[in-house]
Amino acid sequence: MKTMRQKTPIKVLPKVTPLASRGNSGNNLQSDPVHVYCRVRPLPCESDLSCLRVTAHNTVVLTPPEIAINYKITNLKETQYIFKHVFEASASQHEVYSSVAQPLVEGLVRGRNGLLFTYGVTGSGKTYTMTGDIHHRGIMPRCLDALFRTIADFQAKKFVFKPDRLNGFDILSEADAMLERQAEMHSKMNKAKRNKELDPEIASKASVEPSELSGIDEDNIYSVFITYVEVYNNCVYDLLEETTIQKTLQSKMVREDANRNMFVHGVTEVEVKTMDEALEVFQFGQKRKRVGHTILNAESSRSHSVFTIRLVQAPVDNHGEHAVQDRNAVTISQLSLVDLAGSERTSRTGNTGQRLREAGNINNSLMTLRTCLEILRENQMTGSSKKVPYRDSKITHLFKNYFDGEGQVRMIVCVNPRAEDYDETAQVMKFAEMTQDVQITRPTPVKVDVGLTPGRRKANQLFKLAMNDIEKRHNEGVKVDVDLGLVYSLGPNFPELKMNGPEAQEIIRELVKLLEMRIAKRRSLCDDYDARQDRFRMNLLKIEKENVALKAENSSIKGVLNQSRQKIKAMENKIVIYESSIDDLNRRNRTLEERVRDLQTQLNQKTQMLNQKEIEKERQRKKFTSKIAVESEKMSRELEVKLQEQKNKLRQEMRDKDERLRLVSEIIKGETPIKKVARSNSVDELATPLTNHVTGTPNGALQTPRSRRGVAVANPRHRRSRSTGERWLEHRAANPVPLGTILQPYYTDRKSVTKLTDARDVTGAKASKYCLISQDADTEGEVETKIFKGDVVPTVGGGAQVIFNDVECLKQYSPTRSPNSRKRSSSNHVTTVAVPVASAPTLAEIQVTSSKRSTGIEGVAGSGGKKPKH
Ligand SMILES: Nc1ncnc2c1ncn2[C@@H]1O[C@H](COP(=O)(O)OP(=O)(O)OP(=O)(O)O)[C@@H](O)[C@H]1O
Repeated sequence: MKTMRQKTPIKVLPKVTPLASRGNSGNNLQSDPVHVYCRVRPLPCESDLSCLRVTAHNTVVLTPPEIAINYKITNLKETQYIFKHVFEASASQHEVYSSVAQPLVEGLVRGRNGLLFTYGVTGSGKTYTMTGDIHHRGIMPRCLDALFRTIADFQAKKFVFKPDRLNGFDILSEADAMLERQAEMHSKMNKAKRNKELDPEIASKASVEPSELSGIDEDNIYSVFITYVEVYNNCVYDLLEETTIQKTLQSKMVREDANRNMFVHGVTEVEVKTMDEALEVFQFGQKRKRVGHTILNAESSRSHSVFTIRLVQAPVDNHGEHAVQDRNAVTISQLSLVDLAGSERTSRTGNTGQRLREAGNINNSLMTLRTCLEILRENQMTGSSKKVPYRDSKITHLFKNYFDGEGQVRMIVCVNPRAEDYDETAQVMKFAEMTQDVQITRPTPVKVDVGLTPGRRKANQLFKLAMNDIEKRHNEGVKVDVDLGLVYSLGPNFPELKMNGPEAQEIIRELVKLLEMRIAKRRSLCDDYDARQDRFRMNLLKIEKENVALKAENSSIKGVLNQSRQKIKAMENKIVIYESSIDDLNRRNRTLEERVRDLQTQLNQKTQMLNQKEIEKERQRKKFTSKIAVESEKMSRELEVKLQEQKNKLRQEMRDKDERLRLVSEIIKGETPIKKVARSNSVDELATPLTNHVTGTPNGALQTPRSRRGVAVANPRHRRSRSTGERWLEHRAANPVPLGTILQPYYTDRKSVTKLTDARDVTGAKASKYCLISQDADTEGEVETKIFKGDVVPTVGGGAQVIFNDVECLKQYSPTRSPNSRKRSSSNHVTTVAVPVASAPTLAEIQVTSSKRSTGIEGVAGSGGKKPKH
């Protein structure tokens, strides 16, 4: 995975120099790389996401956003680009101008060519940087302002220079210039028309911060000419051509002049004397420019515009007043300011039709520029001589002389940091980075030396001033005694000499006098000259000494400088290392942060789930608690009612029995015969309710359980075992009260336990039936044996539960015994009563688990389960 590029690799140039490859014989010429600057514009909206950050004064880092194509295709993380300088969003127009363009204008004044172009995605601020707006003026107006401020005092009078059609200039004499001036009157008419179309604000807002340039030659005469062309759909249009706007402009040809410089043939060159004039001309051309509307930029440039400032300079003559009338003495330099159209991905702009074709053309020309620079670089680096396809596009054709000839080339890459622009911005950055490797020959200063004394113009001006002053004072009647010092002149001219007359002697005498005066003058001049020479020599010696001292100082300063440079280099290396480790740490930090975020999310989800479960559990618990409360309330009410019924019934029975017993005792005592008769019946009567209770027969006859033959007796509570292998778990007291009963339980396969201490007693015995045998004394003191019967049902948790579904009750008593003297007898009548479970006595220790008519003991295997309690 490619992560972070540490530094733009420094390309090692091979021995073959670019100059050699171009066939230049002067191998002492030096070259410089194209200076590439990066300008980051502010985000269009505060809410926009940024994909770029400036990490140092010359470094930007591009981070692919998730929407970027690159993000999906590769795992590319961040890319670092290093430029000559990076201007942050807060950088002012002045900063950009003074770092990038001012050196080019200084070069222009010194006679060097320069090219500055802005390159970038549409809407990235190219036009803003190059032209600016009224309040934030861009590079072009600032260049003009600086130029005019610098050459203000040295400008030529109108029409001293006249552009020819071959990219050169003619120098006009004063007389010719006069004729030209007359012709100008005519063209002014057109110009006035042109000015009407201009924005009146332009001139008034024209001034910028004063800045004068160095490098001006005061013995030169200067003149500024402007051309403004547009390259649109691979055609070159002259924006300053004098046509009506409706009339279509004709495409111009790009040609090469005698000095191998490219130029637009027949282009209109307008001489401008002031900054305001220059801006007016620019505005005029600007109105004709094809500015189309696209989605991405409301005022998008649909063409490349080339604004060229040509500076023509010629030396002044010996009198320091007029230009030397020699074409060869003229120096021409030019600065081209190029605002390239924005590169754009058509899918994103949503352009169709004409706009789409335009975009295709724009992209083609930019691609050609790219290809040219790539091949140029390859040629320079490898020494190959591949043909650079400058001619494939008009814009590269126009630039040819900069890249292939001599000049200073600078590029400003404009960047919009918006995440949406990432893919295009990455392409632009790559191209810009590659451009930095292209070498351009350093221009040799073109200085035409005409062998005239330096400073003559100033001397002339001073002399004129002095003469004017003297004349003025003389006119005012002031006696002016001017001491002009020693004038290096041998005196007035020789007088007219005619030696053929009688005055010849007189003339000879005068001549001798004059000659003697001249000899004396010559002697004094020679003395003065010698004295001056000595003084000059002394001064020269002094200067030489100073020079030697300065040289020594200079070399020591250079040594210090070298040391400082080395230190700076070492520091820079360290900075690079630190930066890379910081990036590394940042990356790791981000990864860890992501992990923490993931874990936090998981934790939150789990906590949420737990909370939900807790709530659910609480809900269930409440539901069951209320259900249990309702059920137990209901059951206790039912039990109470039944108990009450039972008690009432028993009381009634007791009362009946007492009554019968009273009757029996009266019969025994022989009180009445009726009562005797009644005696036999009374025994029956006495027995009847009991028998009825036992057998349920309605006839009231005293019957033993064996006489049930006549009546179909069925026990509804008896259920046949579902399997023959029914196994009982008998749970009984350790020492049961012996009963001596005849009726015996008939379960054969059983296991008896006296205590249920572990759930395994239920689950491990493999019993399917369970019975709990309890013995108690009833209200009459008789032993009552109750067998609570139930099914053992295995539970889901691996335990078992007992569902009680039957109670058997065994009671023994004698029917003839008075209730008060009843004794338990094993031979007495035995009755088995089936009692519905609901009426069975409550077992406090039995956990009620089932509904309605079932009572259960729940046993769960394992330590976590509930143990049945008994
Ligand atoms: N550095 C900046 N500061 C403030 N505003 C800027 C800056 N750069 C650009 N802008 C604004 O962004 C908008 C688009 O800029 P501009 O027209 O210069 O883009 P462009 O690159 O020339 O586009 P195109 O290639 O489509 O012509 C303009 O409104 C401009 O004022």
